[in-house]
Amino acid sequence: MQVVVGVALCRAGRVLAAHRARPPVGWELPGGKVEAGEEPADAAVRELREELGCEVEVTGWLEGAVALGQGMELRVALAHLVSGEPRPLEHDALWWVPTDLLGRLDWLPADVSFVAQLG
Ligand SMILES: Nc1nc2c([nH]c(=O)n2[C@H]2C[C@H](O)[C@@H](COP(=O)(O)OP(=O)(O)OP(=O)(O)O)O2)c(=O)[nH]1
Repeated sequence: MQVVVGVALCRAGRVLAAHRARPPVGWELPGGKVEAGEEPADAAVRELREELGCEVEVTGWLEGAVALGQGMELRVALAHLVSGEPRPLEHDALWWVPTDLLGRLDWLPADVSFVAQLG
């Protein structure tokens, strides 16, 4: 099974949502595929460095894993910012969403059960 890690990057009561510029288009938790031999938490740190140009630390994981089809499943890490300010290097928008507004976004379907755990 190919694991995809999404990252719920949290700061001051907000979570960073990223809008995908390429299909599937929608709001997601930034992240990507875990590489062979890589720990999921290391993949989370690497993907955010590549996609957002910042350094993060993983502090835990949300409950569950959601099948994405095509042999992939999504898991979601909790993280905070260590250095740098996220920039949309691969997305078309970023938004620090207050936790009480998370339900208003048009999340990718696989993300909904994870976003519901944030609050
Ligand atoms: N990163 C991320 N991907 C998600 C989320 N929800 C969701 O359904 N996906 C899907 C979209 C993609 O089909 C897949 C992740 O692939 P990706 O293309 O972002 O990963 P990547 O950067 O490692 O991939 P690539 O360079 O090999 O194409 O998972 C999410 O919250 N975060």
